[in-house]
Amino acid sequence: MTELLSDGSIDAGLAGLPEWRRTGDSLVRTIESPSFIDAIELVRKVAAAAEAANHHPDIDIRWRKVTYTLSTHSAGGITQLDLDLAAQIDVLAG
Ligand SMILES: C[C@H](O)[C@H](O)[C@H]1CNC2=NC(N)=NC(=O)C2=N1
Repeated sequence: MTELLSDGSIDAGLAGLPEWRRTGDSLVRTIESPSFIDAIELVRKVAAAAEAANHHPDIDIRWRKVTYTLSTHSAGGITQLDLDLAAQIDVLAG
């Protein structure tokens, strides 16, 4: 099973992910796209990446603002899987 990261490891990971913030046991980023359709297209790409990784974000869609919340539910907090998916979402968001 994937291990929970220490606070220090999470902070170190977040240093390379400036768009993300930690809220408790999750990593959170809100991405504003130019339009609702663009936002949904990004969600579609994130969904494909999440399926490939078998690691899935919580996704809150509000018109063209989408909030991605990452946590490893099976571990009860933040693991390397969340940092890796955050980095992938950053690449997809451009
Ligand atoms: C069986 C399968 O590996 C699990 O259900 C996966 C699927 N996606 C998941 N996604 C997230 N974010 N956390 C999990 O613990 C998780 N578990």
